[in-house]
Amino acid sequence: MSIRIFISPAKYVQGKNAIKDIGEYVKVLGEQAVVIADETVWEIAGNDVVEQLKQENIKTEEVLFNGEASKTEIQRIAEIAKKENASVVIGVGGGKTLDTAKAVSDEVQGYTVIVPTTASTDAPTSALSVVYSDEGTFENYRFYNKNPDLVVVDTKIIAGAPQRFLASGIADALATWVEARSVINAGGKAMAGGITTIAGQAIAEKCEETLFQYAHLAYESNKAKSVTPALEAVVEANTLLSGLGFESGGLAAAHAIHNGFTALKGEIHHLTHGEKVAFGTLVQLALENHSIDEIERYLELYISLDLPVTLEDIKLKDVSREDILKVAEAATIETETIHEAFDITAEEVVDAVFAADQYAKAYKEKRNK
Ligand SMILES: NC(=O)c1ccc[n+]([C@@H]2O[C@H](COP(=O)([O-])OP(=O)(O)OC[C@H]3O[C@@H](n4cnc5c(N)ncnc54)[C@H](O)[C@@H]3O)[C@@H](O)[C@H]2O)c1
Ligand SMILES: [Zn+2]
Repeated sequence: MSIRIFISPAKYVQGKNAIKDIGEYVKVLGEQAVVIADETVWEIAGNDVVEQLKQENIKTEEVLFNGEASKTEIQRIAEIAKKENASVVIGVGGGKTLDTAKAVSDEVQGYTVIVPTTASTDAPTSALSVVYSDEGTFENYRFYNKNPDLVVVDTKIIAGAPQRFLASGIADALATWVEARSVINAGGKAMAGGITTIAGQAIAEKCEETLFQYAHLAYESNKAKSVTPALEAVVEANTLLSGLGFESGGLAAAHAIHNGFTALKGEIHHLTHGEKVAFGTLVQLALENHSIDEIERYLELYISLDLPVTLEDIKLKDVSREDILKVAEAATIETETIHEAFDITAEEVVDAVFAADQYAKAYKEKRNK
């Protein structure tokens, strides 16, 4: 019999100025923390987090993240954490910083605290990291025996981040239901290791519903740097609903295709995770049997959020079939999530990539008439 599995972080806190209370939440976990953030994020939030921790007499070691969630970076910071005897590892920043913090925490068997400063991915809540080479090519998913112990999302900080990050998180979150639905239909396994629970399914569906209702308003709120109910709803969808929804709901083709794209060199590397996932989602929709209305519903939302929908938009205007075959081969390696929902070859993925591109071009033309 198939086993249903649902996993989640122990505590999720979200709201305007939420980091003001972080010391209180952390002090029940431990007294010695390592805080990891990159240069930009130290200024935006890292120093404030440390100040709050100090007020609760929590000792901190501050670490500058070098930008890639790679084995070398994880090892480097784990050595620091060991030397400091840290029992709490706190990651402050974007997805790569958070993934590194989770890995460091696993190395020292500590408590994991996650402070996302953008709602750009659904990395904050999951019990896994996406590990890359030092050059930024996808290497593997690294799984942990527990999810983060605490996630603190300060929506004032998120509202101050560039809107492109929020749009990227929306794209990552829009993939959640598309992928979970296909895994559920195929009886495949989710990242959590079992088939999808009713809870996992409900959360993934609610994620999608919330985004179609509020994504656009949230994007505009972000441009105005304003925290609004729409922004709060979308931050929760991008972070909590998408996080639980993908991990216990299922990943399928969209993310496998994203991972395949990281194997290509060139300008595509300047795109965010969510932007590549947006295109991957359109490719997955093209692999499935959907009506034109359904596909155009997604295209319209992506375009209204300034997200990429064509190969040209993801900086692959004149890409060759051979290069897309490389992407498709990487997306269909035996361990990839695409096989949880599809019985498929790399050639079929190549066709879907070019078809998705063409659907989007045709829609843009129709829209501009
Ligand atoms: N573990 C998971 O479950 C999971 C899920 C989804 C994505 N991911 C991973 O997450 C990574 C992508 O994360 P990302 O898109 O956040 O990018 P990122 O972590 O590469 O970069 C984020 C950038 O935003 C900047 N930044 C952060 N907060 C800011 C703010 N408030 N204002 C201005 N700048 C700010 C940072 O300095 C950094 O340059 C990928 O490696 C992806 O594989 C992991
Ligand atoms: Zn993702």
